[in-house]
Parts: sequence; structure tokens; C-alpha cells
Amino acid sequence: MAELVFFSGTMDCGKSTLALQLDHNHAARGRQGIIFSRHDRAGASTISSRLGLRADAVEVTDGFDFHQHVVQLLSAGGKVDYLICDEANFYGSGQVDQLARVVDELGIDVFTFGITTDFRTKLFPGSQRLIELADRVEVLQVEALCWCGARATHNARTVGGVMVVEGAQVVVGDIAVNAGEVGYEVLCRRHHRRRLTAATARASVLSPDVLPFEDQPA
Ligand SMILES: Nc1ncnc2c1ncn2[C@@H]1O[C@H](COP(=O)(O)OP(=O)(O)O)[C@@H](O)[C@H]1O
Ligand SMILES: Cc1cn([C@H]2C[C@H](O)[C@@H](COP(=O)(O)O)O2)c(=O)[nH]c1=O
Repeated sequence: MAELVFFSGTMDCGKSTLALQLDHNHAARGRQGIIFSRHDRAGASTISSRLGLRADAVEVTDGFDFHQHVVQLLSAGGKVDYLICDEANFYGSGQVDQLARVVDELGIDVFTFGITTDFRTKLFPGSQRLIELADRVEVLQVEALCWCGARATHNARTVGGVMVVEGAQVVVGDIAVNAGEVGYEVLCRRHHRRRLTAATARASVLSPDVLPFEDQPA
């Protein structure tokens, strides 16, 4: 039976890599798939992984209708066995409903990939709907790590390495700490709550305020 699966995790845990691997494995067995993405860092109509893999993809725009797109392809005599949907956190909740229809009414497997929560720990609309509708939610096995070594569970947005908590939900970017640039860093919940990024933790260790006093007068 066809399935709607949501592969989720933090940024940088290997979601796009897995999406491309799944596509490769299914295609190698003669199955016909379509890859979709939205706002990939490498540009429109692309799916890219930090391991260097990249492929063409159909760009999902605001008005895009997955069900209509697949029905049109099938009506034109095309074959569609599965959909790979990357950056699904950026999809609209209605588009996730369309994906569920593709599974239930057309018998096509849909594999979706995305982060669940934004830099403020709030669910993205697309991810929320996937958690509500998916047959399975799979948390990726390759764990991204916080600077402290604990498993990273949250995504922080940074400017010059300092965590920020104001701003638009969607700002395309990468894991980075370049001065002045908007970037992201994955953290454990404890350090996300305390807004302690790698750079701020390093700075607080180096700060004379927190060094033990020596040669104190008696
Ligand atoms: N130079 C490297 N050598 C080995 N693995 C790497 C390297 N660079 C990135 N990776 C792996 O790629 C993962 C990120 O993959 P990617 O598919 O881009 O993640 P996501 O889509 O979840 O943001 C990292 O967690 C790491 O395991
Ligand atoms: C936390 C968070 C992330 N984003 C953006 C940043 C990246 O462009 C993507 C995630 O891509 P990845 O392949 O999972 O690394 O999402 C955002 O727009 N808003 C956020 O709060």
C-alpha cells in the first residue's frame, strides 16, 4: 500500500542526502519518480545536499497543486511511482493535503523531507500538517550535534554567531557563523533555551568576568 512518509530532523542531519539516495534506489529498480523542492539553498528547481550531490527538481510555488500536476502527467500517458518532496517545511498545509490525496487516490508513494520547527521552536505549517497526516514520521538516524556534544534537536538562527529570536519565519540560509551574516546553528534544547551558541559559549569562557580570581587580597 502506498504511504505518506515524513523524514524529519534538524538542519544538516542528512535529509536531502537521504532524499537523493531514496530516489537513486527506486530509480535503479525501474521505478519512475518526480523530485520536488522549494527554496533550496542552491537555487530554484534544484535539490542539493552538503555531501555534494545535486539534482534537478520541480520548484514548488505558492499556487502549485501536487494532485493536479500528477493527474496531468498520468493523463498524458506518463508513469509515476513515487514523489520525493524536499524542504517540505516550506510547503503550504493545503499542499500537504494534496500529497495525502496522491497517496490515497492514486496509490503513489510520497516521501517528504524537512525540518519540523523554525528558529523560534515553532512548527512550520507544512511540517505541522505532515505530522498530522503522515502514515509514518521517521527521525533521521544521523544525529546533528550541539557544540556541547549532545544531540542537536533545535535550529537556531544566528547573526555573526549570536542567536536571534526576531524575524521572518522563512530566511533561506546555511549553517554558518560568518560575521554579520544570517546563518543557522543546531543546538540541544538546553542551549537553545539559554541562547548559547558555539560562539557565545566560547566568548563567555574567554571573558575575564567568569575567570577564577587569583591573587585576591585576604
Ligand atoms: N565533508 C563531509 N564529509 C562527510 N560527511 C559530510 C561532509 N559534509 C557534510 N556531511 C554530512 O552531510 C550531512 C548534511 O547533509 P544534507 O543532506 O545537506 O543535510 P540536510 O538536508 O538535513 O540539511 C551532515 O550531517 C554530515 O553528516
Ligand atoms: C530554522 C529555519 C531554517 N530556515 C531555512 C534555512 C534553510 O534554507 C532551510 C533548511 O534547510 P536544510 O536543508 O534542512 O538545512 O530552512 C528558515 O527559513 N527558517 C528557520 O527558522
